[in-house]
Amino acid sequence: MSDGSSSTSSSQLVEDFEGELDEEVDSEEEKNQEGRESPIPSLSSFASLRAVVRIKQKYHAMKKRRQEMALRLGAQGGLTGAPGRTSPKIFTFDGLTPTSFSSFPSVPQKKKRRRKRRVMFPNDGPRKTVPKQERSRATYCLYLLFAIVFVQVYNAIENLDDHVLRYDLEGLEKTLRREVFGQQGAVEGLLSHLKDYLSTYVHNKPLVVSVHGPSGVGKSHLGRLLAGHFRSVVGDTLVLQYYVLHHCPQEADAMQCARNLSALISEMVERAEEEEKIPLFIFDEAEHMHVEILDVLLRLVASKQSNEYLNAIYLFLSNLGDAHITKHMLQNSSSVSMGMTASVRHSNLVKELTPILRNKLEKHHPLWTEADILPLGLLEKDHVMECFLEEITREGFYPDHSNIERLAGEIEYYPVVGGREYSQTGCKQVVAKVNML
Ligand SMILES: Nc1ncnc2c1ncn2[C@@H]1O[C@H](COP(=O)(O)OP(=O)(O)OP(=O)(O)O)[C@@H](O)[C@H]1O
Repeated sequence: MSDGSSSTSSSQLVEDFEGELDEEVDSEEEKNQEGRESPIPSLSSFASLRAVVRIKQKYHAMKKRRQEMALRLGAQGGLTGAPGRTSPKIFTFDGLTPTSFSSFPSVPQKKKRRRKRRVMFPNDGPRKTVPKQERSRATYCLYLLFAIVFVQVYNAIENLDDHVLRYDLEGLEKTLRREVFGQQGAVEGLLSHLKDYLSTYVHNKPLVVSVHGPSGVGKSHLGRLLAGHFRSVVGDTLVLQYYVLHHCPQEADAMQCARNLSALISEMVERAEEEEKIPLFIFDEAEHMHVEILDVLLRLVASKQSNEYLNAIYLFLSNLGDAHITKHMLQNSSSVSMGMTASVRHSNLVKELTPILRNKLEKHHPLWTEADILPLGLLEKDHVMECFLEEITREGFYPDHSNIERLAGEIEYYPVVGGREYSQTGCKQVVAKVNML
């Protein structure tokens, strides 16, 4: 019985040892692997050396224990003279309690090695790296395409800027703001139409603007300033100022006048096309224009003409609808509108008056269906004083304020509404009054 138990314990001892040894080796192997990843190779090699020494020491201790055990067993067997052989012991589960299982020495299990996700490369030789993915040629082509598109767009913007610069709209704006009094909203409206039109090369229709307002508020003055500016940027030959009472005073000649006008416009747009410029046609006193002339103009601006006819600016100046403008201003000038800026007041004027004016104008002639309508408002006493100052200075008189006030007082005004005093004749009489000084 004792023999069997001693042999069992000896083999168990060996198994224990092997188990421990395996564990030790495993743990040391893991340490070594960690050490290999470490950036300091000297430390890892020192650790593995220590592990080898420890294993060796352990192995010697176990070997010694085994020898001692064998000696002890030999001494017990030596008394009987032969190695003790016993009948094989039959194992049953009788008498075993659950607690007795726990007293069993735990069977050494091989520790499962945790697999590292990272790929380990051998220490010797150069460290291998993940091969770089090559970029496809399509990516480079795409970048090239982006660059080309960017350059094209940039060039187009630059060209458009050049195009707008050629007409010096900034200079025109300065002139109009300096020389036209009390019509800031209308000036902004006109400039915005010009900027929109001139900032593109390709047009599907010409720009047609129709300026309306009571007598003396600056319609002809605006036309003259615009004509002067365009003459300086596109040349004298590409600007036409047409005064019907001067160019075609007899109604009987209306047909011939219409033909002549059509021929003149065709010639000018062709020349403008050759010179890559946009011509300007100004028609003053448009309320006096004969139907034949209006028909010809409608054909030129509305029908699908060839390209040269689409690149042109038409400006009509008239007092058509002036009664509506005067009535609207006198009825809607209140203390509320005092705080509004000129452009806000004008945009309200345009919003409210455009449908009324368009209705009236389209009845006059269908030409106005093609036009953008721009009303000019009544001038106030302050604006009339500015007109006097301007005219007196131009004539070389000393600009005496009390004199200017006296002259402005001689003009007729509508009854004051909402704190505003509107002139009945605008600045129309200014020139005549200064001439009498
Ligand atoms: N808003 C204004 N700013 C500066 N000057 C003006 C203005 N309005 C009129 N004038 C001056 O008054 C003169 C007459 O004005 P203009 O001929 O432009 O009036 P109009 O609106 O064309 O009138 P009409 O319909 O009777 O021809 C101009 O020569 C100009 O000197």
